[in-house]
Parts: sequence; structure tokens; C-alpha cells
Amino acid sequence: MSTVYRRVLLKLSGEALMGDLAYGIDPSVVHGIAEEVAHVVGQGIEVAIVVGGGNIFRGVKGASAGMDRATADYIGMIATVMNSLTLQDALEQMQIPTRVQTAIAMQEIAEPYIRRRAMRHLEKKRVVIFAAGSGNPFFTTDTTAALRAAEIDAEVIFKATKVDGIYDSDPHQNPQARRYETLTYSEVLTQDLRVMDGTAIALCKENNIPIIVFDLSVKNNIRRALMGEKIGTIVGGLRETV
Ligand SMILES: Nc1ncnc2c1ncn2[C@@H]1O[C@H](COP(=O)(O)OP(=O)(O)OP(=O)(O)O)[C@@H](O)[C@H]1O
Ligand SMILES: O=c1ccn([C@@H]2O[C@H](COP(=O)(O)O)[C@@H](O)[C@H]2O)c(=O)[nH]1
Repeated sequence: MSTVYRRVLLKLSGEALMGDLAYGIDPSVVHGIAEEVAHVVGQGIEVAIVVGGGNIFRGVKGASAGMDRATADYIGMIATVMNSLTLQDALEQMQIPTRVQTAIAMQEIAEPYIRRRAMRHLEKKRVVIFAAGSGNPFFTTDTTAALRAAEIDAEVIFKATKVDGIYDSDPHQNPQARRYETLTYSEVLTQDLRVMDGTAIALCKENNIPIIVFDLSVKNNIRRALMGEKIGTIVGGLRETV
């Protein structure tokens, strides 16, 4: 069976890993994600993953409570390593070969991020999980996803998150918000649609990488999206002239 995509980058919401818990990781959520990723890998799609850290720690929150922002961001990046290792464990229990590469050296735990090595792993159909964000404070894992997608020549970024697409305002704040099916990068930026940070959108625009935003909590959505089914909101699907 031929697939729509050859190589994709899947950005998983850290917060969504909590499931119904108040904090941390719900093993059943991680197990469900791993099952869907395993299916897609089994179809021959090369999958790289960036996972957020919002279920454990966000730098901005730490800073607003009085911490030094850069220190708080390093803690946030370490949170993404915990999520990445948890996901690796779940995938390997399903016999899916997986490598975690970290942007902050922790060689006893994971490989360092080496672009060419990551690409080789992907060619060998190993799932590569990029941990510790970009390694730089003041960034997010959404921007990391855009950066890594450009570096590894991924065709598309799938942002699996807590909403089923991009709305004209935050649907968690405004129940009247209306969902878009498609948007240009420029529309997301000029309308200040904050489902992803502006740096991530700008990087995708510059490198012409489409972004598909969809709801992670619906069973089989990862599988459906990565297999090419049209769900959620697509940003930048059409080449822009502006
Ligand atoms: N216009 C919008 N359309 C859709 N969601 C929006 C919009 N504006 C803000 N949001 C919010 O963006 C959130 C998704 O982004 P957020 O960065 O919080 O999560 P994430 O990146 O998936 O998680 P994490 O940071 O834990 O990895 C949604 O839960 C929603 O409340
Ligand atoms: O490149 C990066 C990526 C992340 N951080 C910090 O980690 C947390 C968790 O990431 P989320 O994208 O919010 O899930 C983030 O709040 C930052 O504090 C970073 O500093 N640099």
C-alpha cells in the first residue's frame, strides 16, 4: 500500500499526556499514542517526534512565579526529556525501534542531536524523538518542531493537541469560536491565532512546511492524520504568494 507521506514530524502536546490526571503522565494515553505511531511506522512512513513538556513544567509559569526565566526554561526542556523517554519505552514495548536525541547533552540517557544521524535512523525506519526542545531557553517545542522538520526535510508537521483545529479565537476561552479548515501562514500571524507561537509559524512559512492541527484525544486521530485523511485545520497547504 502506498502512503501519502514519506517523512513526517509529529508534535505531541505535553499537556495532553496527562489525560484526566492533574499532572504528569497517564500511561494509558502514552500507550494509545504508541499504538497509533506503531501502525503508521508499519506502513513505511518515517516518523520523527517532538513532545512538549506542559504536563510537567512550563518556563513562562516558573518565571511568572519569580524564577529566572532561562533557568525555568531549562527545567521545561528537561521535562520534555522525561516525556520523550516515556514514549520511547512505550514504542519499544511494541517492538518499534526508537532513538531519543537530546539538544542538551545527557549522554548516559540519550544520543546527542546529530542531524545526519537522525536522518539515517529515519531511513532505517526507526522513530526518532527529539528531546530537550531546541536546547535554547526562550523557545518552545512548537518552534523546535518547525526547526527539526526543516532540518530533516519532513514534508509536514502534525500538531496533535487539545483542540480539533484552529479557531478564530481560543475555543477554550470563547465557546462561539469558529473553526477554520484551511489557513495561510500569513492569516495565522496577522490574526494572531495563538495555537502555535509566531516563531514556529514563521519558520514553517519560510520553509514551506504545511502544519496540520488536530485533536490528540480522539482515538485513531494520529493514525488517520498521518495516513493522509483530512482532519483538523491545515496551515499553508497552498503555496502562498504574499
Ligand atoms: N485560535 C486558536 N485556535 C485553537 N486553539 C487556540 C487558539 N488560540 C489559542 N489556542 C489554544 O492553544 C492551545 C494549544 O497550544 P498549547 O501550546 O497550549 O499546547 P501544546 O503545544 O499542544 O501543548 P504543550 O505545550 O504542552 O506541548 C489550545 O489548547 C487552545 O486553548
Ligand atoms: O526550545 C525550547 C523548548 C522548550 N523550552 C522550555 O520547555 C517548556 C516545555 O515546552 P512546551 O513547548 O511549552 O511544551 C517550555 O515552556 C520552555 O520553558 C525551551 O526553553 N526551549
